[in-house]
Parts: sequence; C-alpha cells; structure tokens
Amino acid sequence: MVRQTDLVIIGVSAGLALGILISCLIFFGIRWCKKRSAHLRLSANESSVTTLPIRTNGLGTSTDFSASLNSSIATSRSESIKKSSHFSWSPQNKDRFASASGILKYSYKEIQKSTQNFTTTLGQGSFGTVYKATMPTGEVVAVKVLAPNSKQGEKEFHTEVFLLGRLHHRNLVNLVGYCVDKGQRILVYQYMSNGSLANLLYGEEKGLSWDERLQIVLDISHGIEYLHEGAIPPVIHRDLKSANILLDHSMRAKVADFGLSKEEIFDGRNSGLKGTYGYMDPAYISTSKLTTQSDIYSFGIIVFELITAIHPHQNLMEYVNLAAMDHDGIDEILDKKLVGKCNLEEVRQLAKIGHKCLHKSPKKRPSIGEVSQFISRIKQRRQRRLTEDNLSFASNNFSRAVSRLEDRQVELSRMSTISLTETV
Ligand SMILES: Nc1ncnc2c1ncn2[C@@H]1O[C@H](COP(=O)(O)OP(=O)(O)OP(=O)(O)O)[C@@H](O)[C@H]1O
Repeated sequence: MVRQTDLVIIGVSAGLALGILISCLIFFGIRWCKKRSAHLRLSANESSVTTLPIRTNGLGTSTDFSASLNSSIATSRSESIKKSSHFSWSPQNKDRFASASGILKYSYKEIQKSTQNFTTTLGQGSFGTVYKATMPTGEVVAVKVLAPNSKQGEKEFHTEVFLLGRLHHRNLVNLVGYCVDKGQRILVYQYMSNGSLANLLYGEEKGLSWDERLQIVLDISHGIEYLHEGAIPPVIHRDLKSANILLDHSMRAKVADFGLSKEEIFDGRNSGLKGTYGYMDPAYISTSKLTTQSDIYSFGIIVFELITAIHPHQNLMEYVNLAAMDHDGIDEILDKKLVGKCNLEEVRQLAKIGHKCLHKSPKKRPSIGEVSQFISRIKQRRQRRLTEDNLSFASNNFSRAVSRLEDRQVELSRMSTISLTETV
C-alpha cells in the first residue's frame, strides 16, 4: 500500500513539474511574441524604405549619371553581399541584413577585432571617433563610433542607417554596415585613403594640381546631383564643406557625412538651423527656409576654396567679393601653389560658376545639374586644348626632325662634292 507521505511527495513533485512547465511556456511564449513584433516592425521599415523610389531619368545631360545610378543601386548591394566570402545566406545570418537595403550588420565584437580593439584612430568628429578597420574579408573600412555623450539619439541613428542605406553613388562615401550592440552605435563606411579635401588644401601636403581640382569639383557636383535630382524625396545635405569631402586612393572625391547629424529628407518642415558657419546660406539663416539651393551656396564656397585655398573662416567671402569686381580679379587670390601652373581662363570660368552659386537670391542660383554641365564643359574644352597642344607639339617635333634630316642631307652632299673635287 502506498503510504500517505509518498502520496504527498508525488503530488508536490507533480505540481512543481507542472508549474515549471507552465512558467517555461509563458517565458518562451513572451519571447516569441516580442521577436515576432520586432520582426514585423523591421519588415514594415524595410518595405517602406526599399520602396522609396530613386529617379533614374530627367537628370540633364550628365552623361554617365543615370547609368551609374541604376547600376550602383543594383550592384553595390549584391557586390557587398558577394564580397563577404566568409558569409553565407543562412537563416542564422539573415539578421546581418536586417537594415533597409542589405547593408551589413556587425556585432560589437567584430568591430572591436577589426579595429584592433579601437587602436587605429583616423580622426575625431563631432559624432565621435573614426577608426580604420580591416574586416574578415580583407576589406578596409572606416568605422565611426558614436560618442556615448553624443546628442544623436537612437531613433536618429536608425533613420540614418535606413536613409544612407538607400543612397549609393560613386561620388558619395557609401555606408557599408552598422552595429547596434552592447549599448554602442557604430557606422561603417568605405575607407577613403586620401583623407579630406580640407586636409589636402590646408595641410602640409604639396598641394593639388589644377587638373585634380577640376576633377574634384566635378565629382562633388555629381554627388550632390544624385542627392538633389536622383533621390526621391530629394536629399539636402545641409553640411557641405571641404572637411566633408573625402578622397579615395585615386584622388576621386566623394561627399561624406550626408545626414549624419542632420535631418535631411526634404519635407518642408523647419527643423532648426543646421550647418557650419562660413558655409551656411545667408538666405537660409535669415528665413529658416530650407531648400536644395542652400547646398548650392555651400558648394559655391567649396569652389572658391579649391581656387584660392583660403578657408571660409579666414574671410574668404571678403576676398571673393573683391575679386568679383574685376574680370581678372580672381587671378589676385589664386592659390600660390597654382600660380604659373594652370590656365587662368579656366580658373575665371570656374570662378564665374562659383559666383552664380553664391547669388544672394536662392532662386537665381543654378541647379546642381546645370553646375555639373558648366564644369563638364570646362573640362572638355581643357581636354581638347591639351590634345591639340600635344598634336601641335608632335607635329613641331616632326617638322624639326625633317628639317634636321634635310640639313644632314645637304651636308652629306656637300662633303661628297668636296671629296670628289679632291680626287680629281
Ligand atoms: N570614410 C572615411 N575614410 C577615411 N577617413 C575618414 C572617413 N570618414 C572620416 N574620416 C576621417 O575621420 C576624421 C573625422 O571625421 P568626421 O566625419 O567624424 O568628422 P568631421 O567631418 O571632420 O567633423 P564633423 O563631424 O564635425 O562634421 C576626418 O579627419 C576624416 O578625415
């Protein structure tokens, strides 16, 4: 016969087991629900972002623009996926592509390892510290770690990831990944080995050639053209400046920091004055009305930085206004490193574009598409002139060689006549 105490023990044990089972079911049930709702939220975000259209026509005559636009959007995502050879599309790895258009999501540990425990500092910005990192694929990237005291909130950080994730162009510094882990927020960008335009203009370096400057200003205008005329809704950078233009290994320029700490989707809302002193459109300062034309103003300032190597904080505008009084006024404020090494007519043409961009009235400033066309024309004319110069140099050389040959022939025939006379 079963004793009464045994019955009690069996009853208590069964009760306990049942209790544990029910608690487990509740615990896992809650976790599943949480995961599911997070997943649904993410999917909703993804679809809302990936369906944001990118305009591919009506971009003026900027020749390679729409092609590069289409291909850059289509290929950069799949390339970044393909490039990660260590990475396979398995259900566990699905999380890596949680962001809008497939930019990679990294763990804090991965970032820590790739930056050798955050010892490879590239620089310091208002957002936080930037480190050089080598990813497991061998790809070198720049990693921006949001400072813990940064005003940039969680929500804005995610907006940036979703916004930058959909913007891809050869003249923008692309966002290739991000990390939200262990209370840290990190952005992973393409690495730009030649640093910022500001460093190249104002640093100790030997200086940029006129050819390089023309290519840089055209690259910048193409980057802005994509933001203003390629993206829907248009994206206003709001902080264009030489410090935010980065250069890659072949000195091609890319616009950086777009939207990092600025609300930039054009929605007509007034979200407070944002930008950098010296680059900010005076019309925007006085009216608080934000349009793409404010970026054109800042671009105009960069044009004159490239011509003069005078920083806007060193009275650049005063020099520029004085120079505007004469046809050749700009010659007086030309960067010393360019004197005698550039075509002054081209400098004046570029300065003319710069002046148009700085027009007091935003409506009278050219669109970025027009700016790109003006600069392209200067480059094309330059190219033609250089080719003609080369041809005429080659033909001069040829005529000199021919005349030397003729002289030689005369000399030879003269010598043979002399030797004949001597024999006779
Ligand atoms: N993608 C990159 N590749 C290489 N270097 C970079 C990259 N991004 C930033 N840097 C370097 O890191 C430094 C800090 O950059 P960051 O963009 O954070 O600040 P900033 O633009 O100089 O200033 P702010 O954030 O105040 O506008 C700069 O000197 C820049 O040269």
